[in-house]
Order: sequence, then C-alpha cells, then structure tokens
Amino acid sequence: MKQKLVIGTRGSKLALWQANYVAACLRERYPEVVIELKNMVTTGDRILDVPLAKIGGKGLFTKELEVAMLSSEIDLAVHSLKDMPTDLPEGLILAAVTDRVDPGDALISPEYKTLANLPVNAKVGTSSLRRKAQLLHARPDLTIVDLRGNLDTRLKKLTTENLDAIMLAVAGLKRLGWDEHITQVLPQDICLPAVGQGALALEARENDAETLAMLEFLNHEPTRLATLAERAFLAEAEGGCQIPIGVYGQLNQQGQLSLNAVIMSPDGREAVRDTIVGSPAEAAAIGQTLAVRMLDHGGREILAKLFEAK
Ligand SMILES: NCc1[nH]cc(CCC(=O)O)c1CC(=O)O
Repeated sequence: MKQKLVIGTRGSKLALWQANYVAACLRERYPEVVIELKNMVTTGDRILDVPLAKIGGKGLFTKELEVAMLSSEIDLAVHSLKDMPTDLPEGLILAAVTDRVDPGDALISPEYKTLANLPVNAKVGTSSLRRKAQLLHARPDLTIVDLRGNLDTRLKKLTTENLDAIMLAVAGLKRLGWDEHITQVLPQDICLPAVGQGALALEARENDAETLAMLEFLNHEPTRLATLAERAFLAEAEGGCQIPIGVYGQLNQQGQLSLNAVIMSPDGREAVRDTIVGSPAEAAAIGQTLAVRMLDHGGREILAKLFEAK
C-alpha cells in the first residue's frame, strides 16, 4: 500500500468539495496514509467568457490534470464524470465511478417556480445545448440566455442578469448545500441528464496497481455499468462536437440495464427518443446499439444539420 496519495483537483467550489469528499473517504479507510490535495487550473476554468459549445474541444476540464497524472505529479484526479471525455488518454483509466447523488436537472426560479408556470418569452439561463434544446422542445416560446461560470457565479447571474430562471444539475447544488434554491426538478420526459451526470469519476494511471486497488472501494458497480452504457452511447452518437443529447442508464429491480436517450436539434424542434433494455454485462454494446438505432431513425439528419450550421 502507498504511504501517500496526491489528489489533483480543479479549484472551483464544486471541484474542491468533490476532491475533499474523496480525500475524507480515503483518510477514513486508510488512516495511516497521507492524503494530499493539489489544486490545478484547467482550460475550462481559464476561458470563462466564451460559451462552452463554442470553445469546443474535449477534456476542457480534465486535460491539465491528466498531464500531471501521467508525469506522476499527482496519483489520481477527481472529476465530475459528466465533464470527462469518452476516450481517455493512453495510460489512464477510470479507477472508480461513485454512486450518483442525483442525476437530475433543476430549475431555479424564485418567482415562477416551475417550467409550466414561466410566462411567455421568459428568459432562462443555461449554457448547455442539451438543456437549451430540451427546454425549447417543451416551451418553444422561451428565450435562452447563455450562462457560464462556476455554480456560485451562475446563481448570482439569476439576479444580476434579470433572468426568470436558470437550470443547473441537482447533484452540484446538493453537494454545495444549495439545493434549497431548487424550485423544480425537471421530470425525465422533459429533460434527460447529461452522460454521467451526478457521478464522480476517479481517474488514475493504468499501470499503478497499488492506487487502483486502494480506490476500488469507492466504485459503485451499478453506476459504473449504467454510465458505461451512457458513455458508449455518446461515443457512438457524437461526431466530435457538443450536441444536444440526453441519456440516462439505470439498473432496474430485475437487474436489467435500461437506457433512455434523446437526440435533439438545438432549437428543440426535432427530437428522436428511444429506450433499450438488456444485460448489464453488455453495457457498452447496449449503449452503442441504441445510438446506432437512433442515428438510423432521424438522429443522423439532426446531426448533419448541426454540422452544416457550424
Ligand atoms: N458542467 C459543469 C458541471 N459539471 C458537473 C456539474 C454538476 C455535478 C454533476 O453533474 O455531477 C456541473 C454543473 C452543472 O451542470 O450544473
């Protein structure tokens, strides 16, 4: 067993909460091991004034941490699984995927509370294409305003930018103890989450058997399998740019893996929805099969138009 583990993390409040959470779990499990945190700045943290969809490129919030891991400056990195690209750099693997706090998306609207209650043309802040498309699908009249920055910045913008509502992940709000701001958790028939939303990913070196073994107890196998299917779906559906996709995988009571997904045009007018159920042992194949099926049933046209528009 290692004497010391260095955890790399971004410096945002949410990232620090997540890294400290993992550090606390490790300290409790291995009281004799020194657990250190190392703060790092990623490209995604540096560029705050450009909509994420426009920066493009994968791994905006992970790359600098991965470089540090490969050079053994840090032993593991804690990320929101949602922010991790589907293909990891050579030599790095997902050592563990934690149980999800909550996969859902929340509406925060102090005045109107729910989506149905928002007045015509209400201004809603989000910088996620996925949330934008699903909001517009349900409410084509809404005006969607770009909203970037850390969770605290975004909450402040609700007031400073005169927005009627903003949308954020339930998980992030809960972790920071800000869930009392939530006025509605959107049902999944209106808004499907992002791939991996709500789960933490522990990334480590593939050849670092000691660290991998020490992290294993943090892995929640049903969540790992469900998100494996979600990530396989994304890898198959995505042509290299951010696209409006929602997907949620879950092990049901019979132990079967079910996956619900939607592919939408950015304006929310076109939508392809589908569901698949299968054996968790086939998680990756299930995700891939669903993506192919949805691409064949209208998804490809939606994506083609998206690329044309770029
Ligand atoms: N895109 C940033 C990000 N990455 C992870 C979370 C929340 C926590 C999670 O989904 O696990 C958030 C904030 C948000 O989307 O509102």
